Amino acid sequence: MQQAERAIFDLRRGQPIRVTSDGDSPDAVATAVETLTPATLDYLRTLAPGGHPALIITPNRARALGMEPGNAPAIRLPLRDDVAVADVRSLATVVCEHDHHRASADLEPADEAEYAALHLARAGKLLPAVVAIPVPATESDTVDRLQADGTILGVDATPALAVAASPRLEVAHVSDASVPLEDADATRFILFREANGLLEHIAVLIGDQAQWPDPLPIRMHSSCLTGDLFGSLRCDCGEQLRNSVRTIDQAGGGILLYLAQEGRGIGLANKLRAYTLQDSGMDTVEADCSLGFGSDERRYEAAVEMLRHLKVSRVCLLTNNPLKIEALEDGGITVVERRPLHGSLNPHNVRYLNTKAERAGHWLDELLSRALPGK
Ligand SMILES: Nc1nc2c(ncn2[C@@H]2O[C@H](COP(=O)(O)OP(=O)(O)OP(=O)(O)O)[C@@H](O)[C@H]2O)c(=O)[nH]1
Ligand SMILES: [Zn+2]
Repeated sequence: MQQAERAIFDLRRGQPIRVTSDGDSPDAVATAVETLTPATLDYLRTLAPGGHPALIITPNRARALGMEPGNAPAIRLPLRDDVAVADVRSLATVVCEHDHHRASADLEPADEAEYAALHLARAGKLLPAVVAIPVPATESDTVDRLQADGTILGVDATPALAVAASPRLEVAHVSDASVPLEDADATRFILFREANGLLEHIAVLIGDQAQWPDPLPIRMHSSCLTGDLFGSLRCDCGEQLRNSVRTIDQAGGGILLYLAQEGRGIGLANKLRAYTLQDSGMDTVEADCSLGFGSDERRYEAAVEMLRHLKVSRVCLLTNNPLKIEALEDGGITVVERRPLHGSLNPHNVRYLNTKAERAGHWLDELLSRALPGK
């Protein structure tokens, strides 16, 4: 498991990794497209004289490139010899007809090792795209060279896939302090850290615990740097955050879980990329899928763990998102009641909120009907 977590760091810092496969399929040396450099691309080419590095992408990204991926969980596109780093990066990000010519027309299902490398990049909040070169066990010269090169971390495909699909989400209480807020002055912040050391989440305990109501008002809020901190008008997050603190305080106390899942789990770098795609006409779901992600990559196991740690089992959840209720119920927390939570509409966020209602099933009809004719 630890090797896979280290492999995520290596991909983030632009270092190739070697993924070994259990089955008959070849191993792969892979590097993340986001951190790809000309030198790394050349290095991969030296590992496969006469062979071609391939771009490994998700089915959603293949669709965005106008290809039909079938049922394969990951796609390989062999890259031409003259392909440059900028071309590879645009194949992984922009939607542009001429890019198709940069990849061979032969789209193939990726091997297990390539698929695992792709998912490690995604788990590291990088663009879900890697460049990989297959290294069959019969290529003993290359295998020896890789083993002699102490800088390339080896990781087995099976644990890599397990870590990427289900990171170690158990959390530990690290530190806490009283932090009086404008909207709730009896407030305590507790910091939890995930076991793999990657993410930190905050539980904000509001009010006097001895007097807490049952069921307990809870807000699970996914971080949104642009909205929460800077008051971005593109979404409703900042107002929801402040409204939730006020509402919980007025209800006699409860907990705000501030979860490190920026951009619905795709990370801030990718959220900014998605915003740029939205500026060219896509809605929020289309933009995320076009970058190769799913429509919502968030997970709530860490939130469930934090509530268990705080001995909370019956909640009144402040949300418009049905998936959050499902996630808590799946984790054994009873959602006795749900309360809606709204920010205000403005010309910049109305389409975003409408997409949340229409494509992700958020309960926003009442809010939208005040603004949109025919709703
Ligand atoms: N990928 C992406 N993420 C966005 C966009 N706009 C906002 N977000 C993220 O969406 C998330 C919204 O989080 P929440 O407010 O907790 O959740 P929600 O799904 O809107 O549900 P509610 O509980 O009803 O507020 C945050 O992680 C934001 O960073 C966008 O256009 N693209
Ligand atoms: Zn936001």
